[in-house]
Amino acid sequence: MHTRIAEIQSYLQHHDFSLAVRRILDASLDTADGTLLKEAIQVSQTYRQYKEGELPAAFFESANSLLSKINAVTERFAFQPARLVTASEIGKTYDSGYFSLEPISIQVNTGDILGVVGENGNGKTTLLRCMAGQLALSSGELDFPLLEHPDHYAIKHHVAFIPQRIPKWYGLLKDNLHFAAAIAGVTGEENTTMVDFMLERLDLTPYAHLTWNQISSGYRTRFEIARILLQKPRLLVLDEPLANLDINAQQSILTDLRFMAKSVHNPMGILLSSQQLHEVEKIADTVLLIKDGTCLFRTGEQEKTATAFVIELETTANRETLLQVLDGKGELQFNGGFYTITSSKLPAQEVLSTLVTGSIPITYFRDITHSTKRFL
Ligand SMILES: Nc1ncnc2c1ncn2[C@@H]1O[C@H](COP(=O)(O)OP(=O)(O)OP(=O)(O)O)[C@@H](O)[C@H]1O
Repeated sequence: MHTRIAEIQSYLQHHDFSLAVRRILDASLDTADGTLLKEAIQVSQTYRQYKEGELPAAFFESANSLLSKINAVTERFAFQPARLVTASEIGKTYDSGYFSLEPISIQVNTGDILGVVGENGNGKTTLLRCMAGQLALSSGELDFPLLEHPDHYAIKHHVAFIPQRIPKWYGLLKDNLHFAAAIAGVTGEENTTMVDFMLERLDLTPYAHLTWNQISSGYRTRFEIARILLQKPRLLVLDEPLANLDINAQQSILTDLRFMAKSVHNPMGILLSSQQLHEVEKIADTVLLIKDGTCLFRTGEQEKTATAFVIELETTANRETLLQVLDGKGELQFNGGFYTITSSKLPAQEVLSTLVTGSIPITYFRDITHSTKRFL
């Protein structure tokens, strides 16, 4: 059994149905077989119908039967990363002269997710728009090795940029998706199947016949992702995609992006900006922290040189009790919401066991030693 299929079966066995169904849709897409794709859409529709109640035996039968068929074509699942974009020392100074993005070098391969984090106004959007070829660079070079003729037209065609504010569309959501697929050359029955697939994949089916005014901003973001994916971009650039989503949707969209990037059908590089550091750090291969237009920290590099362990803690215990329990093993800071413990002596687990042994009530604990969070 192919590991990917075994993983999906395990999700089913452990009742992680939503995840299993999304993975079944992805796996069926990678077979490039329209019949399997339609079966996967059916499985997803059945799941949605029974979501709140007990799933019927027929759901498990069709899901498992489909997984066996997908497993039989496993050789098509070999994902091969390729160099997609190389940015060499790219920089941008706006004409107003008030803000400069300092030269920065970035490499994105297909399958990679690169997260750009930082506080408001520090240059995340500027960097993303430079990478998407939307802004004229003041310095440096962008190279798209995968594109034969990386001219303006090719970059516009292969690089998709999803802005923070989704532009308004007219008509029904579903019709717009059919149109987007048709523009990408997907016609006839394939157009219908691909739109049904995207509606299921992005959880949009119940909203298919609604208009812009009738759906929430979170679902507009999902619509825009579906629309863009139908155009099969090589590089997907998302500016603050999590801003309009609730916490559960944030988690599932990020996990989905992780899988979509490594799709065999349409492998992509993904670049996204966000204020949600921890969520992005969970799924991104590399995270860049941008401050005042400069890359202050890049995961995987400086983190190796971290000399102290840093922990974030939320507790009802007061500072005096904490200091007593820590007994000089860590420095304590309070920002009004939570404490930060910096210790050159104790790694996170030992700080945790010291706190537990000292009967400190803990409502939140996170090791941020390797997180961009410690720089904010
Ligand atoms: N077209 C422009 N012309 C002049 N200055 C600009 C332009 N676009 C952005 N800026 C300035 O560049 C700086 C960085 O903005 P940018 O939108 O890149 O930051 P950001 O980190 O994405 O912020 P946010 O999280 O608020 O979206 C800001 O000071 C902004 O005012």
